Amino acid sequence: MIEFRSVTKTYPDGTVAVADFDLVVPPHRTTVLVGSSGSGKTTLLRMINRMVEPTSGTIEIDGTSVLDRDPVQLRRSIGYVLQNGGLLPHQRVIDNVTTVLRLTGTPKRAARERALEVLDVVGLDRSLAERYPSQLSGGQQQRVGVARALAADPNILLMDEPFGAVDPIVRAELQTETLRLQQELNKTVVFVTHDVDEAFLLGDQVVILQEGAHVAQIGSPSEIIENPASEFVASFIGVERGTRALHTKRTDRGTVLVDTAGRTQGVLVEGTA
Ligand SMILES: Nc1ncnc2c1ncn2[C@@H]1O[C@H](COP(=O)(O)OP(=O)(O)OP(=O)(O)O)[C@@H](O)[C@H]1O
Repeated sequence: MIEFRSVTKTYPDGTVAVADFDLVVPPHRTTVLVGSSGSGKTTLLRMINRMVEPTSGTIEIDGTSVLDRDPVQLRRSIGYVLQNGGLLPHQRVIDNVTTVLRLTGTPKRAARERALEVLDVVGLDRSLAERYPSQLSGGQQQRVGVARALAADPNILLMDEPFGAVDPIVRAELQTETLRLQQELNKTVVFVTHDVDEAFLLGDQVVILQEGAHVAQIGSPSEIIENPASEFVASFIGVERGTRALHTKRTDRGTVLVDTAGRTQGVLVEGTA
């Protein structure tokens, strides 16, 4: 479990990126932080592995403050996936994936074996191991980024807009893959996105943020869609418009549900869900 208590981050220029933030991140679940640009999502994520230090407040992992942990060791024990994969361009895929393992003293042969295993886990062919990142598609690079984060088998995986730079079709593929991986691996995942559809697809718990990391609402996707806490949330998640605003339409065969663009999204089946 990760717990934020009264966490504030003021950058040296006076920007208050996070103001008095509290959150419990349950273990073995995916928590998604979603909000518009500048709402403090990346700052929150980076305070978990101490790439950013809080100005005040505490962040605990399983009851121990991250400030009491050695920052380098802490960072190596937590998987971190960035937009664009964050791969080292002059290193082959295999070397990118074994980075943390080598830093923590895993013998070369064992590290290589583990890296190949983890390529299997993220659905990449082992033959790609010898390539350089530039010889891979954007989606493949992203998978390598996930493989690298998983190589040392961390309990916690931080993902910062990991699919922001890929086209919508690959993005959908990677989202499905993330759901599959999560079922298989059961990590505690903290995922940052500005895409509310992605948040609802991947999140067990979704945290909607406004400026200063002010929590507009926190809940499961169903709870938020069924009962938005404010006008801001309703408008942010698009319940009045877009694909979540569904209207009924009678057809010869029954009632269907249509979005505001006139596209049929499904068939109405009577009875409780
Ligand atoms: N190193 C820094 N120095 C000063 N201000 C910063 C720094 N890093 C971030 N900020 C500011 O802190 C606020 C929150 O930034 P942060 O990157 O955490 O937001 P975000 O929600 O992740 O945004 P985005 O979706 O655009 O990545 C913004 O106003 C940003 O300009």
